[in-house]
Amino acid sequence: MSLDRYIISAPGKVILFGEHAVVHGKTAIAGSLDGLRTYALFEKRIDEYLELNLPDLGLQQAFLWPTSVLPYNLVNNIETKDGPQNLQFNDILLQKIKSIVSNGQDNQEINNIQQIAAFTFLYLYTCLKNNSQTSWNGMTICVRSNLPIGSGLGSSASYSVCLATGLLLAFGYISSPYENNEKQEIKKMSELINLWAYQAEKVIHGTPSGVDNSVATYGGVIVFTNGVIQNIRGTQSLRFLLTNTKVPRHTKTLVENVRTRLENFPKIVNLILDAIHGISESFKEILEKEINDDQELCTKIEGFIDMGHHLLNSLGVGHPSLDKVREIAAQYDLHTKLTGAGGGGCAITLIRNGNFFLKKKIHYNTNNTIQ
Ligand SMILES: Nc1ncnc2c1ncn2[C@@H]1O[C@H](COP(=O)(O)OP(=O)(O)OP(=O)(O)O)[C@@H](O)[C@H]1O
Ligand SMILES: C[C@@](O)(CCO)CC(=O)[O-]
Ligand SMILES: [Mg+2]
Repeated sequence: MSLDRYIISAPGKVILFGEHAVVHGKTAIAGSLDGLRTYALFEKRIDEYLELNLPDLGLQQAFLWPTSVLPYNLVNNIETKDGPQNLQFNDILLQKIKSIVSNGQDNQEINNIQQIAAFTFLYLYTCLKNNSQTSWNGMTICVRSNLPIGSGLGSSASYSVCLATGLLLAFGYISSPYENNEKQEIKKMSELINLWAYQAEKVIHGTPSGVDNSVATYGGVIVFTNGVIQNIRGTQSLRFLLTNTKVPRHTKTLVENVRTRLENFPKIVNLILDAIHGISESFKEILEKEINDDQELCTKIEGFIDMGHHLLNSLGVGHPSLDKVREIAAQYDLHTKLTGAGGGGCAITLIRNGNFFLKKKIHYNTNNTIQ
C-alpha cells in the first residue's frame, strides 16, 4: 500500500581507492558521506501531471509534463535483475523522452544539467510506471542537496538513489522500512533500489561501474568489484579532509577519455588499472590484518594515497588544482589524492591523529550482488 507523500534521502560518497579502474572490472573502496546528502520529496497529485522541481540546478520554473505524453510498458520484470537488462536503451524511447525534455524539438542533444536531470527522472518514471496498478499517476517531486554538484562526491548517485526509491515506493514495488523492517525484505528492497539507481546513473554517466549508486544505497564503507559488494562493518571512521577545487568537470567525459586511452595504449593502461586494483586489494587486506601499530598502518595508507594519485594522473584525469592541494597538504606532512572522476572536483587528505587507527576486528558481511 503506497502513501501519498514520501521524503527520501541518500548520501554522497568518496572513493578512497579504485576510481576509473572499477569501470574496467577492478576493485574500488568507497565510503558514504554522513553530512552531505540529497533529499527528495515525492507527493501524489490528483491530476495526471508530473512536476519536477530542481532548485539546486538553478531551475527557475519546474518542469511540468502531462503523463499522457509518455510511452509505457517497456519493462516486463521490473523486480528482477533481468528487468533493466531486457530494456535496451532503444532509440525510440530515448528520442521520445529527449523531445519531451527539449519541448518537442526532435533530435536535440540533451546537454545541460537541467535537461540531464529531467531526462533521468522521465526515463526512470517511464520504465517503472509500466502497468503497475497505482493511484500515483500524477506526482510532484522536489530535490534538494547539500552536495556540491559535479565535484566527485557522488551527487548524481545520491540523486539517482532518491529517484529510484521514490518511484519504487510510489508504484508499490517496495514499502517504507517503517511499514516493513524485516531484514530480508530490506535487503531485497535495497537491491531493487540499487538496480534502478544504476539505470539512472547510466543515463548520467554513460558507462558507470555501479560503485557510486551502491555506496549511496548501502551506506558505510564498501568494497566493490564488478557488481559484487562487500560491506565493511566495524571500521573506525577514517578521517579525511575534503577539499573542493571548484574546477567543474563531467564524470561521463572523464570516463570516456580513460576508455579512449585504454583503447589507444592497452598494454600500458591495463598495467596502470592493475596497479590501481592492487592498491584497493592491499588496502582491503590491511584492514583484515591485526596491525596494531597505528603509525605503520597510517604510513601504508599514505603510500596507497600517493601511488593512487600518481596512477590516476597517468590516466589523464588529474588537474593542476588537485596537485596544488597535494602540495599544500604535503607542507604539513599530509597525503592527498583526487577522489571521484578527477579533472578537478574534490581531493581527500588523510588526517593522522593519535588514536587514529584504533584497530577493531573488521567483519565482512556476505556479498551482495547488484548485476
Ligand atoms: N541536487 C540535484 N538536483 C538535480 N540533479 C542533480 C542533483 N545532484 C546531481 N544531479 C544530477 O547529476 C549530475 C552531476 O553528475 P556527475 O556524475 O557529473 O557529478 P557527481 O556525481 O557530483 O561527481 P562524481 O560522479 O565524480 O562523483 C548533474 O548534471 C545533474 O543531472
Ligand atoms: C570514475 C568512476 O570510477 C567513479 C566516479 O565517482 C566512475 C564509475 O565508477 O562509474
Ligand atoms: Mg556522478
